[in-house]
Amino acid sequence: MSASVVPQSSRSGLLDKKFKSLGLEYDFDFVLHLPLRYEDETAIHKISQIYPGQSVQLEGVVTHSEVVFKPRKQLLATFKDDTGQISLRWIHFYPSQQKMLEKGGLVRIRGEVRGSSMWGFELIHPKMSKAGEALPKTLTPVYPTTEGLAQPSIRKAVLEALSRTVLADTLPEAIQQKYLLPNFAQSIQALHHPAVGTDPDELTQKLHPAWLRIKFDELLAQQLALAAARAARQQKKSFPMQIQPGELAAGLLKGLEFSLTAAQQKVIAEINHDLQREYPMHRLLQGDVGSGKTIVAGMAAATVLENGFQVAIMAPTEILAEQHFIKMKKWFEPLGIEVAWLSGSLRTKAKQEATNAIASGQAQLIIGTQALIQKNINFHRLGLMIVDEQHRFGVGQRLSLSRKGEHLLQNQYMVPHQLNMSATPIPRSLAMTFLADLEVSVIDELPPGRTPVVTKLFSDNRRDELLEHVRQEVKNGRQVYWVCPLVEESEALQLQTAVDTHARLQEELDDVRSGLLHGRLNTQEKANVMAAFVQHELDLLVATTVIEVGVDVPNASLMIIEHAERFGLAQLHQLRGRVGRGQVNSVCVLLYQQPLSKVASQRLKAMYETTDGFEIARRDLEQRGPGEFLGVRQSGLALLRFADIEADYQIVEQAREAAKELRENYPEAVEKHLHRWMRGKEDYIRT
Ligand SMILES: Nc1ncnc2c1ncn2[C@@H]1O[C@H](COP(=O)(O)OP(=O)(O)OP(=O)(O)O)[C@@H](O)[C@H]1O
Repeated sequence: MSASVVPQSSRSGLLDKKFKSLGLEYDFDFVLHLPLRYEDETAIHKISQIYPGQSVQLEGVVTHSEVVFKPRKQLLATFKDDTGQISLRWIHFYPSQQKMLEKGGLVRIRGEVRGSSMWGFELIHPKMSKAGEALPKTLTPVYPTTEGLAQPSIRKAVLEALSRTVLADTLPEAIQQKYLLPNFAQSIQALHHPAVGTDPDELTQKLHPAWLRIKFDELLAQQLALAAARAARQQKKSFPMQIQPGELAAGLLKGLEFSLTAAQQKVIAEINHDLQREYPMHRLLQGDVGSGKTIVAGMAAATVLENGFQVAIMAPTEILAEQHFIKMKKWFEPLGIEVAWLSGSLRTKAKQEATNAIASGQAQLIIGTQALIQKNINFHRLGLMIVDEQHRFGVGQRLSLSRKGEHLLQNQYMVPHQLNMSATPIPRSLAMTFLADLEVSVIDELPPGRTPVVTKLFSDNRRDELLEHVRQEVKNGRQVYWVCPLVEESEALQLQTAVDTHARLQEELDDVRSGLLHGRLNTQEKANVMAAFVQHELDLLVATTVIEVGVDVPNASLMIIEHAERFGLAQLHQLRGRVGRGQVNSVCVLLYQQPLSKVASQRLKAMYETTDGFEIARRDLEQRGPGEFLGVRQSGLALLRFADIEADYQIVEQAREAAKELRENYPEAVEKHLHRWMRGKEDYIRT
């Protein structure tokens, strides 16, 4: 074992616990625990030159000190050097401090200057030591910490770790030179203990060349780990599919009332290309709301079905899964394919029947919720798994998904192909970093004839005006969604709000046929309401966010979102995407309540300004950061600590290029680098 993987045992248990809560366990964790900012204790300032807000270190004589009791108990002192005088004040103090402040005492003090030159400067709760001690030669680091863990303890632990760790460079000279990278050990030292004269702003804003090296190394490790995951996947075996003769796909196309867009054809070709290979496809299909991903999934399914394999489609909610089921059934049953449904809420008998049909191979195309990946479900011959909105599934589910359908064929484990679909467009910076192990297809064109949804912002005192709009729309034979406010604190309250909203709207719009859809209805009730809306037996659908994804009713032309300020950007975009799916002009009204927080008003502004999912995703990423965005927080996928994928875009590009070079020419360097940066985290990389 190298020194960097030996846990430290010399510290007290309590201290170790505190360190652990900061993620600090091994020496190398401490080495990479980099300062937030620095204090300059290398020089002594002169009182005549200080200014408010400055962190200063002064040396001089105490001229007066006393404890006063009004307006409250405090210790006051005056202190001077050979250029001026300043006041000192403590509200909490110890006898030892009082003692140091005896008149005539020579002291060194450090703190932030308050007050003004007119009324006199003051230091509140300054730190104090004896005058004349040697000054440090480097800036003093201030580390991220946690309650009860003082800076000196962290500084000491970091210093000890640094002294025990050999910071050998993982990167070959040639790579360091090509990308003009400073040496790793020097960069680490420069960040922990920057030399006098280093610009502290350059350090804290992470612009110093030493930061460049750390960020580069971090991004490189991410690229290498994802490339390794991709390579490992390519070692696995899957079933190569024949694309020809493609009769099923042709039959499917023939039955459609539209023809495919060029973008849809392009991604179908990309998928077909993958399906023909002997290793499993792992492709992410992304397209903005309403871009027509479902038929692309259908075409992929057709190919695999024609090859005699089963296809499963899994969605995170029953409503979404059911929508897929209805569509797939309509498309595939006339072509002689057995389409089956599986969800947790099926009655025991129906579930058993579905389970048997899946195991025997009688069910060919199976659509369902996470029930599909439960232990007792055994596929006969699963060739393709299509996962909708994959980021909504938890880690455990994703893991069992990747194991599902693996089976032995000629002494070798075969892994089904996988197609993930996402209606959240993924900004390029994210695709290049966190998702670099996936192949990505983008439907970058909407079906023809769509007019962009017009978004209107209404303060909620204009509700009456809005009701008139609803009546008008319904009179014109159109349908309307009314999304109830999100109540995050309590599901019960959320439910109540939905029921109340519906009751109130029923009263206000008594000539409008309305229905209510929320998560607490049982499957059958949900399906009934949804079917009634699809068949235009209802004009108005009052709903919670259960309709967020997948609901496709092209005749709906007005969407109202109450308390829009409570929703996230991606969520608003998805909800808005439920209208504007046909030829009719559509409107989305965002009802909001004053006062708006800054973030909320930014979100509403973004919604007003653009309907482009990529632009919205970019702004969402800016607001929420990659962890929230990808839903990877729960998965533990090592998030970047130092690099910012948007701001450090150039470093990302370089790290990608360097990763390729390293993998081709310097395999030992790859190993060393991954060991240093990803120790123990490799498992988090998706399989
Ligand atoms: N090429 C096309 N031409 C015309 N209409 C199309 C085309 N492709 C799909 N559609 C229609 O567009 C609507 C949206 O398609 P689909 O439901 O597949 O979107 P989606 O990408 O899954 O969107 P979301 O993620 O918002 O649910 C559907 O009514 C579908 O029938």
